[in-house]
Amino acid sequence: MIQVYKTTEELSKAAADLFVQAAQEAVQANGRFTVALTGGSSPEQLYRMLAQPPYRDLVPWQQTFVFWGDERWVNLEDDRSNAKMAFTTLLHHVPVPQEQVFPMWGEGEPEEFAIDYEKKLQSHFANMPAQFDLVLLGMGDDGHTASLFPGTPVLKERERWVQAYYLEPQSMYRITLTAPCLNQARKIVFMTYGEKKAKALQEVLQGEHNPETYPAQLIQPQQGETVWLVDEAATSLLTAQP
Ligand SMILES: O=C1O[C@H](COP(=O)(O)O)[C@@H](O)[C@H](O)[C@H]1O
Repeated sequence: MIQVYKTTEELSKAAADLFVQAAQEAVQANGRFTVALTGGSSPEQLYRMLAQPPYRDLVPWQQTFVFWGDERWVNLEDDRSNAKMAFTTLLHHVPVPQEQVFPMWGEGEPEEFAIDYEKKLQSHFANMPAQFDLVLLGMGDDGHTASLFPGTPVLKERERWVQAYYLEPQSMYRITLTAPCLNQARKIVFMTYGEKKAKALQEVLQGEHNPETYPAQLIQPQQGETVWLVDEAATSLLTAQP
């Protein structure tokens, strides 16, 4: 499903509505809400909205469990940290219990951390389907999503839920949920806007199936639903306008 908005404010409001709806439905059905946050700049306005009324008061924060879809392996004070952005814009301003928030950062080597993060997820989902209620994702100009970058071996991962690897062009480690893990989600919401995303959006949605080059094509939830929240500029190269 593709929903097109004129402004990023309208797009972020739509994302906030979906966030509230997913949270309330999950808590009603299972007594808790498990979400994977996205990084980058696209969700910043959404996070600021969720931190304020009316949205802040509509989310059942006490029953919310926060994970991340991906992270740059930098400490939590570093401006490149996806978690830092989410804490400063959202998580420091809402009553989510600290022990229910799982940033992708810790002691030791990134590969070991990825194994531990996977164990945390396994224990969180023990005795129930390993399904996020909501996964928020962005998409880079190059078609990457989470830290699934074009041409990287992690794109071929079929077993592991979490992987760490060194991303040579950025000279840093990345940690990411893998496609098989993301694709278990009940709902996946992409937030993608701006002209710079137009080419990748066209390739991902209407191009040939080539996830090695456009990794966002790997996102195909097995049972869940994918919603693309986009603006008009991002849709400018789509041949059939949604
Ligand atoms: O590096 C990353 O980039 C993507 C896209 O970011 P955006 O600034 O274009 O929104 C993001 O989804 C991912 O979480 C992040 O690590």
